[in-house]
Amino acid sequence: MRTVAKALRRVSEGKASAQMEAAEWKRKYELERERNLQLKHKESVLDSCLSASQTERLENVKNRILRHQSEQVEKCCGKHGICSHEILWNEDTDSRSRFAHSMSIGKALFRLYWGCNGEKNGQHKRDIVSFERGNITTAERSSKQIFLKWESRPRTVLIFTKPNSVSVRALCSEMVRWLKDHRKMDVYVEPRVRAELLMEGSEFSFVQTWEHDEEISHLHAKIDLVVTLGGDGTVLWAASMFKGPVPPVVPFSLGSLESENYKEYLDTVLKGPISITLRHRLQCHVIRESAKDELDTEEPILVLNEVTIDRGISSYLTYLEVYCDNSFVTCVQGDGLILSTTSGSTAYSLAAGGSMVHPQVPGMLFTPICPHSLSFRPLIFPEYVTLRVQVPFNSRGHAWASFDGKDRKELAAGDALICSMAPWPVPTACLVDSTHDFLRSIHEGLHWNLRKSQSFDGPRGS
Ligand SMILES: NC(=O)c1ccc[n+]([C@@H]2O[C@H](COP(=O)([O-])OP(=O)(O)OC[C@H]3O[C@@H](n4cnc5c(N)ncnc54)[C@H](O)[C@@H]3O)[C@@H](O)[C@H]2O)c1
Ligand SMILES: Nc1ncnc2c1ncn2[C@@H]1O[C@H](COP(=O)(O)OP(=O)(O)OP(=O)(O)O)[C@@H](O)[C@H]1O
Repeated sequence: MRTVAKALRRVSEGKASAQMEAAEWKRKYELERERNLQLKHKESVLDSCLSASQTERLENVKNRILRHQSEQVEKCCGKHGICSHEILWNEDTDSRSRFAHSMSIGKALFRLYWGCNGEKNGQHKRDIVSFERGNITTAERSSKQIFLKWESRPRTVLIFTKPNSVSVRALCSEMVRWLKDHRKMDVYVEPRVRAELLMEGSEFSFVQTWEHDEEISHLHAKIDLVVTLGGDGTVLWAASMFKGPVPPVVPFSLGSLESENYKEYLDTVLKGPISITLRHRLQCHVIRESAKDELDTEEPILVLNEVTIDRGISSYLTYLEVYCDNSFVTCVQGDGLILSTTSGSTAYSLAAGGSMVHPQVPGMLFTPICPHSLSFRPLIFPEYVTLRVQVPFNSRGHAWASFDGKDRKELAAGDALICSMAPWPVPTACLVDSTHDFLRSIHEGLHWNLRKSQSFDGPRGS
């Protein structure tokens, strides 16, 4: 966008160099158009491998998912909720004056749109772009630091703990007691943890839990705050408990400064306002070829890190076709493919050669695993696209999908996995702010760019 703005500004100033630049852009556009036409042709050839009814069914399911998502977004975020996607006002509110303005500066009018899931119309309309005299300026940016301010006192906390860890167990019982006695909070834990606490003493009988799995789906309605005691895996576990909206999550990793000073840190969080990172999740649907109609689709699965489609125990190459919205992306021939969130960019995707991306950047990483091709580089798609990974009928073997490293599902020939951005992100409390925490995690967790400093003595540049 900035490049286009720059080019437009230069044209209006009548610079010859801009004319050359415009000619270059035009040439690139023609090339791109030619390439798209070729891809379309390839896509239609590939599409002919699918029966017309199957393609139609996949499209129906995709549309149903998108419809459901926008309904849910409205329900969960309200009109001006933080998860709402902001879009530019779509209606021509003052077309005459804009037309007059365009005549006076001799430029063609155009508008830019932000839409929910790529749609041009949406509920949440807000001007975030203005167009004045050929300059494009954004009034707001989507990736600002977000703060959480409590409107009323948080009263209910749910604690998740990593299993089989003595130090986690000790910290958990201490924290539970402190939250109850000193902060008068209602404390929930998982049934396993409650049983462990009761083994320590009956004074923990105030701790609440749930008996049936169905109750988990109502947790978000009564929990104000989630605390995790463990590593990244415990945060993934906690997030997986919430199939819809997620309360703010405060992660504690054992041995860290914040876990040693947990009282001060929790007090800061309970008082607010605090910086949070809004971690996007992906919503994955497995569509079976054998499903008789679109109602047979399986429950969607939400992932905080990634969904992986790989060869499982098969020794054959995976063969997958990938589509982005209605465009053919590529065929994956290799060990598999990772569709990752930006939060997950420092996990499996990183190990497969994907880039590390700040978790507040909205996007979907597309990272092949050991592709048998010299030119297959990872990609990052914008947040609003829907990706479809299809096991073609001529694939030699089945593929396996796994979600945040768990819950493997077999994908047979003809099955597909549809993946889009989920409307319910995971808000995690920051120690300082999103950027500071991200940099700290890659420095301390991954030792990013750690290198011995070069000694001062030795050859010098002139
Ligand atoms: N080759 C690999 O690097 C590889 C292979 C399989 C799975 N994984 C990752 O493991 C995750 C599951 O984690 P788990 O704890 O349940 O399994 P686990 O106990 O096997 O731990 C995997 C490791 O990945 C780290 N990790 C997880 N999410 C991370 C993130 N967002 N950023 C940085 N590091 C992260 C964890 O801290 C842990 O050290 C999967 O979502 C996947 O990303 C990585
Ligand atoms: N409450 C829970 N119930 C069941 N399994 C859990 C729970 N919390 C975490 N796990 C699982 O335990 C494993 C280890 O968790 P976690 O990553 O938090 O531990 P860790 O050893 O501290 O990891 P790290 O490498 O990040 O330091 C993960 O596979 C995770 O899914």
